[in-house]
Amino acid sequence: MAAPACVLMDIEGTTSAIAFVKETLFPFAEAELDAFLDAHGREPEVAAILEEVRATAPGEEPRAALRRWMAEDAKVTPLKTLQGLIWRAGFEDGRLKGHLWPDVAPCLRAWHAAGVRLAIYSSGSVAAQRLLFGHSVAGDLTPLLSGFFDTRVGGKREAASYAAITAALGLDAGAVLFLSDVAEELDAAREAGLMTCQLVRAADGTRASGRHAEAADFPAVARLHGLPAA
Ligand SMILES: CSCCC(=O)C(=O)COP(=O)(O)O
Ligand SMILES: [Mg+2]
Repeated sequence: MAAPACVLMDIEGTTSAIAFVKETLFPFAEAELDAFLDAHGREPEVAAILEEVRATAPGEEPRAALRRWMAEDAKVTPLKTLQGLIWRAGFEDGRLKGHLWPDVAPCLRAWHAAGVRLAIYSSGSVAAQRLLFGHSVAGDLTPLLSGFFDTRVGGKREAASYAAITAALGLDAGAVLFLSDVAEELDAAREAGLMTCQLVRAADGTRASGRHAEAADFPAVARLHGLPAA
């Protein structure tokens, strides 16, 4: 198997702890929701998001719909966009720091130095992705990343999303390795022709699906897929 020209990465459960997303990021956005909307609800960017909420949940009061989606961990695009805007202040003033598993940054640096392109595909908005990697526990890693994709390209369990991403990257699907903890996302990526590897991180309690190559961390991904060691 040829080494990938590009590694496309999920965030939650892959580069970063599930607990960081669920116990730090999501509660932060929930706690700040009312204050943020009171302060910014009439600004065009936020007003457009609230319109998208109304269109997605007709007949439901927008704040109620947002709170319901938060409780359901629904990967609904207007919620994810709004969460990114709310997190911005927290990342910029230091209340939030993007968690990365300790094995991640050294591998990203080694792979980037070897000419492998690195990109992110997460349900978190592109703006939120840039914040997490720009204010990460390992420093600003955004210079290593040459592509950011969120649910505006399509759902993570749909093959068409991966086809759109590889087209946007200008690469053959077979040259791209997708890393995720979620088997259904990997199934969709494989259907689109990408190489796949499931991150089965013990600390996240991920269960192996048996349907994809499996790695406990990024050095194991490197060994399996012919990428440079950190
Ligand atoms: C700053 S990224 C936040 C991640 C997030 O909001 C989320 O829903 C997790 O989605 P993923 O696709 O990375 O599993
Ligand atoms: Mg994930």
